[in-house]
Amino acid sequence: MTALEVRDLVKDFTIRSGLRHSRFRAVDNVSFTLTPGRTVALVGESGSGKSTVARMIARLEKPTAGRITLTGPDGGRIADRVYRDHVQMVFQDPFASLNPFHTVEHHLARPLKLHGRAKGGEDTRRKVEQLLERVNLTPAADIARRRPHELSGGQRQRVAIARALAPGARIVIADEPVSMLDVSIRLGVLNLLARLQREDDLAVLYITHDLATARHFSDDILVMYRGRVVERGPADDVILDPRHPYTRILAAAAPDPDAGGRGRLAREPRIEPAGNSKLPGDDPGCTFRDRCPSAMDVCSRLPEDFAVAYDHYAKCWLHADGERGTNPATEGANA
Ligand SMILES: Nc1ncnc2c1ncn2[C@@H]1O[C@H](COP(=O)(O)OP(=O)(O)OP(=O)(O)O)[C@@H](O)[C@H]1O
Repeated sequence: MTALEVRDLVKDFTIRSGLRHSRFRAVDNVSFTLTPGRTVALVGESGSGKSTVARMIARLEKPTAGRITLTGPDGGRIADRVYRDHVQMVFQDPFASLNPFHTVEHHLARPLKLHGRAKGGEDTRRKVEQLLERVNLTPAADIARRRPHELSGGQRQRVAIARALAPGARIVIADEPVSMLDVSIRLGVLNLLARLQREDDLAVLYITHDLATARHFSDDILVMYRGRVVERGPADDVILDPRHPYTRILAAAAPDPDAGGRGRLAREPRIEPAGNSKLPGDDPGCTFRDRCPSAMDVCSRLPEDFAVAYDHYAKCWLHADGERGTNPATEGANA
């Protein structure tokens, strides 16, 4: 099976303010594994580092430290030159991710040819139409001739999803794939992603602010705060029985979708790097302690991932009495 392992990933950015330079740690020792047929959701407020993780996996940013390893069905490492055949990204903004000058056909034919999945004009045209049909864009021949501005936002995002599938990707990184779409069509696009995942046995990383869809569409949830994963576990457990004080605040702030709310995380103000008196990478303790209602003296030291239930971990001293240190993500097995 094709799997992607992220291990101890770190990303530092340099911030320039006049003549002063400082370093800011946006991602701090993040580890998880993506496996076929499973969705891992990465949730957290704005600025917690989710997109930076996605961009490193998509090779749009270089990690400062840590490693991202793609392994094939035989368990062997997949070579760098074919990495993009296997790992594709769906971006938040379908308007920006498609070139307004090119037709839909061009957007899909290019990756098909580039990755050797179509040969000759007729074969390419047929495969473009097949891809469009898979994402419910019909009549495919008509859609293929259009340019992005002739499509709705939802249709554009479906083209972006088809483009991610064109190289035969096994791993899909979906960074807030529906947050810019009209609320009425979001569920349709997420259901489409879920169907394609089942049909192709894809491994999906779903990045979102939306706890309700994270729970519904994911098997596991990782909660990020200031660059660190502070809680991880099966989706239902993390949402229904959050154990890290930060996750508890998030879950309490998210309206209950069953009560008619939208189940969306409060978008808190972005944490500006220059404003941090202690940067996550420099902070030897828990970075949530200045906001934590349960902060204790021991929080000035960094907690490890304490087991709070089966396969469920919280990076919080409140759970130090629990079973220790068998976090599969940090022990090398599946997250
Ligand atoms: N190229 C960059 N240079 C400097 N700082 C950056 C850069 N890219 C991201 N950051 C900072 O890194 C932190 C993490 O950003 P990131 O976009 O990964 O967060 P996020 O959780 O995805 O937020 P959002 O949900 O708003 O997209 C933020 O403080 C951001 O300002």
